[in-house]
Amino acid sequence: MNENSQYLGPFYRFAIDQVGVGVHAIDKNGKTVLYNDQMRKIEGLHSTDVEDRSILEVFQFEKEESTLLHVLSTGKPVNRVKQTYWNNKGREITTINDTYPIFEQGQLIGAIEFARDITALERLVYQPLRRYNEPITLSSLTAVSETMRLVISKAKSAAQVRMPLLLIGEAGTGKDLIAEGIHHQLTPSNDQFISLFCHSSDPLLVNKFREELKNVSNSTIFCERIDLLSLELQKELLHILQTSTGKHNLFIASIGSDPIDLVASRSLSRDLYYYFASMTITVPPLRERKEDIVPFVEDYLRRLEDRHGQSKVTIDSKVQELLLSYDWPGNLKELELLLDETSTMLTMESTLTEDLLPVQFRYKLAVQDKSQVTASDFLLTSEKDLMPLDQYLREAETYYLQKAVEKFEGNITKAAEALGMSRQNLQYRLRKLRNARN
Ligand SMILES: Nc1ncnc2c1ncn2[C@@H]1O[C@H](COP(=O)(O)OP(=O)(O)OP(=O)(O)O)[C@@H](O)[C@H]1O
Repeated sequence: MNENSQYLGPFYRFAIDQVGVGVHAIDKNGKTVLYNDQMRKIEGLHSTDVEDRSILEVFQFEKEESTLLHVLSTGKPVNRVKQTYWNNKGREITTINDTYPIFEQGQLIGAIEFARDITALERLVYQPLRRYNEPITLSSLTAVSETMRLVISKAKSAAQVRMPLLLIGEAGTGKDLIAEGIHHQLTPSNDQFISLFCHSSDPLLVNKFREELKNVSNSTIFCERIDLLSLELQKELLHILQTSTGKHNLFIASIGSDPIDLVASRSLSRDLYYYFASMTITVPPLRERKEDIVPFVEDYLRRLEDRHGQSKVTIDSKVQELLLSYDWPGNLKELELLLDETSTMLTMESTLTEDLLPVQFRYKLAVQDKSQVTASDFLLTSEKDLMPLDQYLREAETYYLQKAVEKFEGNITKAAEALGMSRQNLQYRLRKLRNARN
């Protein structure tokens, strides 16, 4: 380092921690030399976990799995790679990554990756009912199963009672839409529906909300995923809600899993929970109400017909069978994304057939089928059962990891925490084991 760059060092370090993008740089040996605050938030890791360690060691990647190492080996940039993560608070994060080689005097000395968090943007894009400009009423939601009809009927009662309400359910089950449906059900009606998107622990978010609320009355205010705010911000939020009285606002909140577990794991403030707990509605995951799958697809196709003047599309029976056989860990959001992808292929077709389903979905189905290993597969009952140790360990590992993931209902971050490994490591191992089985 020359004198000038030594002098500027602290300025650069400060600037790197203030920028809104995640920054991760490695030297030519693959060791992390830079890992900023934003990257730590995105990855859910501490800088001490990664600094001065090889990324192969931290993430247990194969060389070809890491874009940073790929760029280091080719000396060429890789741009606009989209990735979705679940961080250690169970928060879904989508990033766009750009990775560049770093040269000094013509020599390749390392690589640097920039990750932009585009989660909020992604959510705006994937709001189909909104993009069709339909008002979101309780009757515009797909609710054919008995459990979902019960949810709608409870939502109607909640609209009559007008008390703080808590919506409980996995991501993508439709809590957001139900909150808006309740708003449209109110008589007398409220003037506006406002969403507070709590997917960030930025204090500015709550401060802005406090300011906005001063001028808001007669409104429905939906605090979406309060369990993703830090406990400190949850306390501030509670204070704001408790002091905003006499303005005829209706407060609704949502959380991503059982409130008792969330309170026990210190992800949800007990007092904030009690504020909303006078009325709760649990929205079941799609795998527990599969009767809603085909009607949801039909509703989606009907909107497509109305919007593009497309002729009627029917769903092939094999496709129905496949859709019903899948577990939908991402619930209706995942189904909707599948339909978004499929619809681009549907312009000339009158039947939704298996070959129009995206390859990734067929892959997911195949993986699901192959992963139905049971504990008895590991019992040794006769010498005939003996298999090479490598194969046995691989199968045992697959079984154990899958059980851990199931226990945490598909939440990779929580499963990884319980298994004492990083989320990246668990995701990588699952992928590797799946590939080995195929
Ligand atoms: N019953 C339903 N009828 C029609 N569309 C639905 C229904 N449930 C969910 N969706 C669609 O699924 C997507 C996810 O729904 P939504 O955002 O309301 O889920 P959520 O439970 O609030 O998720 P998160 O916890 O991530 O905020 C939305 O794009 C929505 O249009």
